[in-house]
Amino acid sequence: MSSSSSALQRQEAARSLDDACSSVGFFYLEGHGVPTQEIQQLHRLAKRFFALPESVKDGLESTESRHFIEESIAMSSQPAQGRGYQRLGENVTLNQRDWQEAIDFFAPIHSKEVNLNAFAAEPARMRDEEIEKLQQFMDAPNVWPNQPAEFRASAEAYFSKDFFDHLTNQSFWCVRVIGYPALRQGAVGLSCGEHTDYGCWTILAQDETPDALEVQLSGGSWAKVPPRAGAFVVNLGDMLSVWTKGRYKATRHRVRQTKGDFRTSIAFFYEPNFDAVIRPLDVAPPLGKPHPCEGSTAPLARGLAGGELIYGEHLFAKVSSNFDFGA
Ligand SMILES: O=C(O)CCC(=O)C(=O)O
Ligand SMILES: [Fe+2]
Repeated sequence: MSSSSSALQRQEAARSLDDACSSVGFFYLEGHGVPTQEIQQLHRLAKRFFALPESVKDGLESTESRHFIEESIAMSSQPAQGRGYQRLGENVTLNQRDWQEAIDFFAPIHSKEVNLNAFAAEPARMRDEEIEKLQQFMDAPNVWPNQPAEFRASAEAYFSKDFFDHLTNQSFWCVRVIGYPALRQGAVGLSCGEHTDYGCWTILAQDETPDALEVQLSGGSWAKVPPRAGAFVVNLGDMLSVWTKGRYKATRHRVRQTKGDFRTSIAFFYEPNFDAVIRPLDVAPPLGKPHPCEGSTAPLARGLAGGELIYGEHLFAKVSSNFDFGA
């Protein structure tokens, strides 16, 4: 597709996109205009960052964040902020530690800019203390590595203004730069446990490590999503599934890194606004049968059952479960 594509070509492209979204919920995106060298440069810098000593990487966490993580592990409490460096094994999916480390950046939107009152609206959704935690989660600043020195400039050029901003309005996007050492033999848990993504869609840059990312097919079996040079992998999130009454699939996926030395991936999670009220679109045809995905959070279950939710509630519930051993 280009600006000179014919109406027929556009229709064809729209049809195949619709097909991908309603069958697997995953597709490759090529010809996107992001220079391959910039993607590769960020993978290189991420590998250099993750190779730094633990003590240097830990410097990227605020004390508050470390305290919070310790507290959540001990008490399964809620995240006060989800930004900054996350150590190997600290992320949890389905009660298992994920064998990955990461740095998370969220959209720099202040809680004053969103309608927090909506979170307390009738029927009562959240208590004042919960809303206060939500506010802290939103307002915490991003933290950037000092080493490698070019990291911040390179990452900002990659994921902010130049490439995606015009698509996002007040999107509460998140970028997660992830490092995966190979899984040890007999390890319990995966590199990233089975999950669906949270929001609209995810634009993922894999490095060249083979056979790591897997997507679940409708029969329950798992298919590899091989890296393709210069292409992004796009997969849909829970909110797109709610909007379309399940016609578009937020597909379960997972990572098992067994073939490479150290894999990096860079995920851009394009999400609705923090205070966006999400409800099935009137134009979406009725599904006529139970929704295929399980609602992994109470707000999501409400949306999938045809009700409404606020994106921030769902995000917060899912992020909380990423520190939860179900204790
Ligand atoms: O690293 C990958 O290939 C995927 C990671 C992922 O699914 C996630 O962080 O949500
Ligand atoms: Fe994911």
